[in-house]
Amino acid sequence: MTPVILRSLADLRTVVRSWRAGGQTIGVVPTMGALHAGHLSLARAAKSGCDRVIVTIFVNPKQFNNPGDLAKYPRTEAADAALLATVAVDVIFAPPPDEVYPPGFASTVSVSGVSAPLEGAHRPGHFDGVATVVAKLFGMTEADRAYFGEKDWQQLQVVRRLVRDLNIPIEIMGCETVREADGLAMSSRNVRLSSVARAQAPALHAAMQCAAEALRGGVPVAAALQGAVVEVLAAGFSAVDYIELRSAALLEPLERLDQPARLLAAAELDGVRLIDNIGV
Ligand SMILES: Nc1ncnc2c1ncn2[C@@H]1O[C@H](COP(=O)(O)OP(=O)(O)OP(=O)(O)O)[C@@H](O)[C@H]1O
Ligand SMILES: CC(C)(CO)[C@@H](O)C(=O)[O-]
Ligand code: BAL
Repeated sequence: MTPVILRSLADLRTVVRSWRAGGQTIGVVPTMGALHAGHLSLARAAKSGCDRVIVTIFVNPKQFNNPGDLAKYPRTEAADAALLATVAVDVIFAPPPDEVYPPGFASTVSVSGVSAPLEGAHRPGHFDGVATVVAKLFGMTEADRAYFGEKDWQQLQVVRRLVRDLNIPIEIMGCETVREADGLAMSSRNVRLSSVARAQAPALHAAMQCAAEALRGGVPVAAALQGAVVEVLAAGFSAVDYIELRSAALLEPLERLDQPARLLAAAELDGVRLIDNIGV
């Protein structure tokens, strides 16, 4: 059955309060729509962990530092609803911008530290926008658990810090990155790649795997990372924003592999910015 689509907070509250009165647990999957198998894996995890599932679809203007990127962000609500029906999601909450940010809206949630490097450095204001909307979505949905993809590893760490710091009573569940058969991390932005660029795109993940192997084999960090940058540029990417080895939770720079680590990358191909990360 197609999930019911709610657009107002008042309607959402009515449904949520009736579920809570019946003692049902609620899972939320925050998304910006243009759904793919990665999002569906989060919805499935939510279905198996909670009595009721809300998927939110909201292209949050506050997290886009680049207006062109916001304008070009794919919007496919009818197809999204059909996909979510296959997972038996209960409600899609797809509010208009005014419902989330009514006139006079004046608050910003800012998580320092873990928000600063990597995506934070390359997309100024991005994580303030994410933290603000995520805090609002948690308050609006009153969910017990929220499901986020590891594909956005830094975002997952920012959200974990946010709920700890603000005592938000919600459990954050991280779900593994879903990949295409050739290794490319699924992402809504992949549809903007030309067919030539789509064929080049898996080189990012391949270079990261090579670098991870090299690191595990004792190659010095700087050499392994530089090798990955060279491979990615040789594959046709126009720029590498970063390929870095960081501590897994705090995302501090690592000069040696002496603790749980994450290799994180962002690079531009065919005017599309791709990100990825793997454990090392
Ligand atoms: N390939 C994936 N595997 C697992 N989770 C994913 C994947 N892609 C996105 N997600 C998760 O889905 C949630 C919503 O993400 P979002 O709507 O931004 O999709 P996206 O595909 O990441 O789009 P974008 O092009 O903005 O990167 C986030 O928690 C994100 O980490
Ligand atoms: C978590 C999120 C839905 C907040 O807008 C977004 O950053 C995303 O899609 O990952
Ligand atoms: N998936 C992260 C949301 C963004 O790129 O804005």
